[in-house]
Amino acid sequence: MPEYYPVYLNLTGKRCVILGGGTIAQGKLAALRDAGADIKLISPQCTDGIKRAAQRGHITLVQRAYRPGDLDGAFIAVAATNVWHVNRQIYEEAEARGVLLNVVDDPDQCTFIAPSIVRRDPITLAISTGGASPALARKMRETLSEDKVLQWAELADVLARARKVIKEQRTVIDPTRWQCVITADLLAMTRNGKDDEAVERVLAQLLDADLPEMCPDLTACKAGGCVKRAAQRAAEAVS
Ligand SMILES: C[C@@]1(CC(=O)O)C2=NC(=C\c3[nH]c(c(CCC(=O)O)c3CC(=O)O)Cc3[nH]c(c(CC(=O)O)c3CCC(=O)O)/C=C3\N/C(=C\2)[C@@H](CCC(=O)O)[C@]3(C)CC(=O)O)/[C@H]1CCC(=O)O
Ligand SMILES: NC(=O)c1ccc[n+]([C@@H]2O[C@H](COP(=O)([O-])OP(=O)(O)OC[C@H]3O[C@@H](n4cnc5c(N)ncnc54)[C@H](O)[C@@H]3O)[C@@H](O)[C@H]2O)c1
Repeated sequence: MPEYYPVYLNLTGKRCVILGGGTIAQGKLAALRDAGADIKLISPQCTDGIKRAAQRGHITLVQRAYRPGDLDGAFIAVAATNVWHVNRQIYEEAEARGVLLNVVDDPDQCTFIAPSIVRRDPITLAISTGGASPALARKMRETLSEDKVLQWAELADVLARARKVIKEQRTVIDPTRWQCVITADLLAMTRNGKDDEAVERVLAQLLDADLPEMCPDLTACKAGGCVKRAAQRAAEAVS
């Protein structure tokens, strides 16, 4: 099994060609559409869901079999036909053109494989078993979708706002300091609708190490021995 390199691709407006129109193609299409890809789907037959997407103008549908040359202009492609030798031809064209390709039933012919996805905007968790067991990837998605860890996503907006100010000021913050400010108390503030106050608090704590709740020196933290953060984690684990 290869050692995969996980990435988040920006597919906005990028040409994506899907070959095949069954339920598997429909699933891949949904994820690629969510990512804003410009989708062309080529298949003699297709599901009602795919036909509806075409009628609504969400994708370009070409109702015929794959022909060499169909990957012309593609940034990314999915081979989801149920015919092995057709998927093989698509693989060869993708290799020749340098197009990123997912062959749904053949990991060896994939330049990328699709992960199981948990979304709590703007956070995306992508889970892969490296192809060992897609069923296990789904199990972990279903488990993680209900996990408390996702609550931290509610802090993304506050932290992004504080980060913007820091970036504009061109101030350098020790990366470890960010970990000191992301606390359950801060989360409670945003939950109570006090986002502005939360941003102010983050900025104060990042910029002023003399505050009583802040460690004046991060050396111990870097060594992995910050007592305050260990206590915080323990409190979060029971809450
Ligand atoms: C994550 C997910 C995303 C998505 O599809 O977009 C995905 N498969 C999902 C589900 C799923 N797929 C299959 C089952 C039946 C149970 C089982 O086999 O385990 C289930 C479970 C179910 O449906 O509940 C059958 C299957 N899958 C592959 C093969 C071929 C082979 O392994 O050789 C076969 C046999 C086909 C046959 O019967 O011939 C191959 C791949 N499937 C992958 C992704 C890539 C590796 C991901 C990884 O583990 O890292 C990879 C390598 C390529 C790719 O397709 O990208 C999606 C989760 C949806 C969710 O989250 O609910
Ligand atoms: N990766 C996965 O998660 C996963 C899971 C289950 C199945 N699979 C595999 O994925 C493949 C597709 O599954 P499905 O359930 O969608 O199959 P399906 O039989 O419902 O659909 C196959 C589609 O391919 C189209 N097709 C056939 N020849 C074509 C050609 N020459 N050019 C373009 N399109 C062509 C058909 O018209 C049809 O729309 C199967 O081989 C299956 O074993 C993969």
